[in-house]
Amino acid sequence: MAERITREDALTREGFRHACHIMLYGDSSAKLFGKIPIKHIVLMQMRFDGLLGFPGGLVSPSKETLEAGLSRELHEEVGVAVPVGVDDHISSCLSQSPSSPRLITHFYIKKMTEPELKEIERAAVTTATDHGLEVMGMVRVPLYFLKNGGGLPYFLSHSFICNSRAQLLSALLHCRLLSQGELEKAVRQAEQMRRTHSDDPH
Ligand SMILES: O=c1[nH]cnc2c1ncn2[C@@H]1O[C@H](COP(=O)(O)OP(=O)(O)O)[C@@H](O)[C@H]1O
Repeated sequence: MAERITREDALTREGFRHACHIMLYGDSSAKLFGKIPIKHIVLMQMRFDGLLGFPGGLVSPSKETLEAGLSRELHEEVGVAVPVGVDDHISSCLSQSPSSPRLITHFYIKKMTEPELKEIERAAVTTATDHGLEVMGMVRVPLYFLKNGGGLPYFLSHSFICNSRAQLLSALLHCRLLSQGELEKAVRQAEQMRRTHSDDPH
């Protein structure tokens, strides 16, 4: 578990790098197969390294505010301006990831309308400078449960960068997109799948 600190504390720490990432989400009226309500759109991305993560990147607080840096990174990755403010800040954590030492991860959440999110998805493949390079594509997180672990449990059994999986789980709870019980079920089923797949011959 990454250690949580305040945004103010984070900005006084010396010798740390700062990464800012954001979950863009909104409500949806769409139905999968015409019957299963999608309910919410939650955007993540497939990164260049094959890991899932949120849009965003490294920011230098000595040169720009965290939010201005995040907006700049977002513009490169999703191709449109998405204004981010201090009010969108949710958490700051000292990363415990061995591959990212001395890193503070700042996390933001922003609610948007379905047409705004669809516009971001379109721009991410048309105008975004990072498309096909640092970012292989935006993906929606399936929040429903299908037979045999389909939907959210399968999604959670993929590999995620740094603490982005924990960021996703806490954001789904924070925004009340899923209940604590549904999240625990998804995590449990994802864990079972990982164990099953690790037995598969390669
Ligand atoms: O979605 C995320 N949540 C939390 N940390 C992340 C996420 N994506 C990347 N990171 C971490 O943030 C740092 C910067 O990564 P990223 O590749 O996004 O930025 P960059 O394009 O500025 O290098 C890396 O150390 C990475 O481990």
